[in-house]
Amino acid sequence: MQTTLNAVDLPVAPAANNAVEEIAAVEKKEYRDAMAHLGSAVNIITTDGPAGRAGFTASAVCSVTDSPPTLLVCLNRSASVYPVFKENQVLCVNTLADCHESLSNLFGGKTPMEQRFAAAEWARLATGSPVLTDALVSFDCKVTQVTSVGTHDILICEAVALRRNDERHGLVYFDRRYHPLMRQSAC
Ligand SMILES: NC(=O)C1=CN([C@@H]2O[C@H](COP(=O)(O)OP(=O)(O)OC[C@H]3O[C@@H](n4cnc5c(N)ncnc54)[C@H](O)[C@@H]3O)[C@@H](O)[C@H]2O)C=CC1
Ligand SMILES: Cc1cc2nc3c(=O)[nH]c(=O)nc-3n(C[C@H](O)[C@H](O)[C@H](O)COP(=O)(O)O)c2cc1C
Repeated sequence: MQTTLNAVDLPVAPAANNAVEEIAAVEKKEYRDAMAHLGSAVNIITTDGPAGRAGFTASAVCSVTDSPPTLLVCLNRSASVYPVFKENQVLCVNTLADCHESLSNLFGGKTPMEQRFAAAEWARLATGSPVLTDALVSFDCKVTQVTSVGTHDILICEAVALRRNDERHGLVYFDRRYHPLMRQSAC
């Protein structure tokens, strides 16, 4: 026999509340040390529009749904680029290849914006956001929703154009270092 539990009938145990408090008490350093164990792709997020051109390095990027084709990008509201992204409402997610380690550092540091863009070649697709010509893949997007969580804004982005490079190797950020990620060679 199948039993259906109604949420309103469940008792609220004090132990459950304590458990939630324990999870919330994880220290920032402990959390970051743990997150350093998660390997992720590295991306340069770019924009251009009424507020000007800007770009930053991001590992907090994730696919959300393919209908409509949507991904998310987490941006720290204290970043120098934040007001530019907020106003332009378009962006391009350029996923980096194995040769892009120094470019990633350039867009992740305190380098002036012109110096960041001078270090690579850029094209444009639909939105006008800079597309890194030798990126592994570029997702040209319009920002459709923004949600603030803690220090960051989650930018929900709908892809309106794509560009892929099927030959290049990938780049992974893991344990606070970059690692090349090789394609399996056809043999
Ligand atoms: N989501 C973010 O905002 C990220 C920011 N960064 C920044 O890049 C620099 C270098 O990073 P790491 O060498 O990996 O050293 P780290 O010790 O600052 O970060 C370790 C890991 O914690 C996470 N993390 C770091 N800062 C975060 C933040 N403000 N909000 C949410 N998650 C965060 C990331 O997964 C990162 O790989 C740092 O200044 C870091 O704050 C790096 C990765 C992600
Ligand atoms: C590997 C790496 C990944 C990063 N990922 C993110 C991210 O997902 N979100 C974010 O807001 N900042 C991230 N950052 C930090 C930004 O790139 C950095 O704050 C940004 O370039 C703004 O710097 P600025 O304020 O000096 O311009 C990352 C940095 C590095 C090196």
